[in-house]
Amino acid sequence: MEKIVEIKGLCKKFGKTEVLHDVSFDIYEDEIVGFIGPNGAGKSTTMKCMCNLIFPSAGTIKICGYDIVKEREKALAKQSSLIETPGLFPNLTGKENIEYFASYKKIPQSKIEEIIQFMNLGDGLYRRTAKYSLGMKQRLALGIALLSDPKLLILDEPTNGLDPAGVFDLRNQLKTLAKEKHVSILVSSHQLGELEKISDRYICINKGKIVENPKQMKNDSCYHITMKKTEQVEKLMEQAASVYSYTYQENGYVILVKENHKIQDVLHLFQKEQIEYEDITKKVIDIETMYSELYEA
Ligand SMILES: Nc1ncnc2c1ncn2[C@@H]1O[C@H](COP(=O)(O)OP(=O)(O)OP(=O)(O)O)[C@@H](O)[C@H]1O
Repeated sequence: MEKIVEIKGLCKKFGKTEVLHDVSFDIYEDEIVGFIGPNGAGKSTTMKCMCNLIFPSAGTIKICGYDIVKEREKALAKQSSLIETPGLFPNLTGKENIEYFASYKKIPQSKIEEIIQFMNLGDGLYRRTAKYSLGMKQRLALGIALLSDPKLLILDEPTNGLDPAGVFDLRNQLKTLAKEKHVSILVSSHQLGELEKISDRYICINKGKIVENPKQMKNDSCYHITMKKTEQVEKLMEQAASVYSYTYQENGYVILVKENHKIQDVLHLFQKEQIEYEDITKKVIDIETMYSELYEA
């Protein structure tokens, strides 16, 4: 899978205060990644560094292989963002706003038509944006962000202030973008339930540091295997390279594997050692439990 974002050793100081310490993570093609952390954890600062709105104090950020500092233009051409309140012209209609930004970026008419369809603003397209609801503004801003066909979309708390219908719309749009248009998305939000619905995976940050936790992995890396608790099995798990952690609950082992699909390695080990199990099921990781464990909320 193509690496869309590669961040290594990112540090950011404001004056003498370092607010990001050695942040490193990757984002791959087609992924929706939820960016989680309490207030002041460093989410917006990381995102602003990724958009070159502020400069890293140390470390590197690559977007589609281009360094955001050394190859700024090329890196920025691959991404779009909604970081703060959408900057729209209130006296222009939605369509005029889109056309303005499109002419500025020399976007072909066919792309404009495609984006208008995607935004689905209905008659609102011909109304001044001063009259728009927040949800409509958000849709238009998303459309504008998509004009340049980005490979990466960075969204800082995009559901803030949206009513439930606006949240559903945005959710569907983001899923379509990732799965059909192959846009990778990094999205921060305090609405954990919503993040859980759209994210393939989470990156967690606290006090400017990435919190290493196996539950940041994709949802399909956690399994429950119904079987007897034995020393032999536990010894095997200790030695198995694919196993991150295991616990015994509800008549079986809850196993976290290091990469997706690596559970096969564990099952092969069982087969080799002639260890029997009754059943295996995938466990969905509950984001609220994960958050409480990570941040002791
Ligand atoms: N321009 C700035 N000057 C000084 N300190 C700043 C600046 N911007 C952010 N900070 C500090 O950096 C830290 C991280 O802030 P940041 O906004 O990145 O957190 P966040 O995770 O996005 O929080 P929230 O969820 O509240 O939006 C905080 O301690 C904040 O006070």
